[in-house]
Amino acid sequence: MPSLRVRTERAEPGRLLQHADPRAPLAIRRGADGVVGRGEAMRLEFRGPTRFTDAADAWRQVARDAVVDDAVGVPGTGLIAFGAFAFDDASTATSVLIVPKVVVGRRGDDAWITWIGDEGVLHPTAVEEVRVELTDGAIDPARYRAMVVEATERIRAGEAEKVVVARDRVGRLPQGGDVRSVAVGLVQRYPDAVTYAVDGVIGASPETLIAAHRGHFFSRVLAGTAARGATPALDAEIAEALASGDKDLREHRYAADSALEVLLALAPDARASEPFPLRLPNLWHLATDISGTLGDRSTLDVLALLHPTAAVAGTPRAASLALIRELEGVDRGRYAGPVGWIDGEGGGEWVIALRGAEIAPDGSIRAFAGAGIVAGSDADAELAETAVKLRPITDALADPLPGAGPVS
Ligand SMILES: C=C(O[C@@H]1C=C(C(=O)O)C=C[C@H]1O)C(=O)O
Repeated sequence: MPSLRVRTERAEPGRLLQHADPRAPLAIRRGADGVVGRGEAMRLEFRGPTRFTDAADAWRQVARDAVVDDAVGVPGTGLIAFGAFAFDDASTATSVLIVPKVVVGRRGDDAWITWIGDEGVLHPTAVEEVRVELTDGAIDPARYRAMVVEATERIRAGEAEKVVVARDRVGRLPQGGDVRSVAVGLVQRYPDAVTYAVDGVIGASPETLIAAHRGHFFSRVLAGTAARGATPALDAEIAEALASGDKDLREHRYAADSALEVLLALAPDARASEPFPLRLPNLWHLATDISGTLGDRSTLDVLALLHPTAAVAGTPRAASLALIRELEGVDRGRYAGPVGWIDGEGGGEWVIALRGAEIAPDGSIRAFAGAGIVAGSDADAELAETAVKLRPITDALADPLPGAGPVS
């Protein structure tokens, strides 16, 4: 592989998403911060059960060979790749690491441009609005309801303790449609979530699988969900009920334990918070934050062990994955897989590809949303929960730029 020449300079790139390719934007954003890439200086593809460790090995070599001149030195500067990984070992979807030709970024008061290979000129272009309506996919609401009933019966029969089943909605991007408008719609509506756009995978995730810098890591596990209340009093009551409800706490505990077990084996000092209610614009989640010291381990090696947590698969892991394959009967692709960026030291930020969709090169769109099923789950409530989880991507596709503010 040819070695990459990388140069980061301090610069004010303006609106980050205007620098992305309208057809194939690369972006990981949280509010005004984040990294946005354009072009492909290098593209690495992986498949199957060894996709994470293969990617970790390949990336170590790319990073070792790269010649990097980084005048800024904050997370996201220097050599980085954007990545998106398939959910299931058996998926036909490719997992990718993409090094763009140019990256623009912002983190607090720092802003920069990174050139990979030849230095060129930036050519920002205004984001054009596309509007797409989604319709029922392979798993329509009636089938999803039946799937939840079946899942609870299989749990009662002892096949698993928790299984996360999902349904899909589909649509089509008009020819030449500007995918960046969807990202702008998500950044504006969900400034506290991570808006991601990598190789057609796009959404706004509230769930950080692993973020690491200089050996320190942070992980946020979400499981247990309730829609927001219409009045402040009702909303507070809902949060309170979520944080003390037996079913949601059980459902949450499976997910938090699955992540903590893996992270403790890698980082003996890993510490977990107590579960707390996390407020999002459209819903409440139960959240557990985990942090600790990882040493110089690559985040891709961590993903190899951490993915899939019981927040998106279930407990026990193997039994829940078998049930998901059987009950859903469709390839999840990169839905619920890790999406994010990695730097030359293996640090970076990976979230779970939730609250989003995949846009294929032919323009076909498939959005997924799921819910964790445990003993005692109610099919109508779980169906309603998936509808709330589909809202971010549904709204961003239907009406991407409602009063486009300055954060694009
Ligand atoms: C599976 C999804 O979300 C996951 C499942 C949750 C739950 O069951 O309560 C909550 C957050 C996510 O970990 C999704 O958004 O599609």
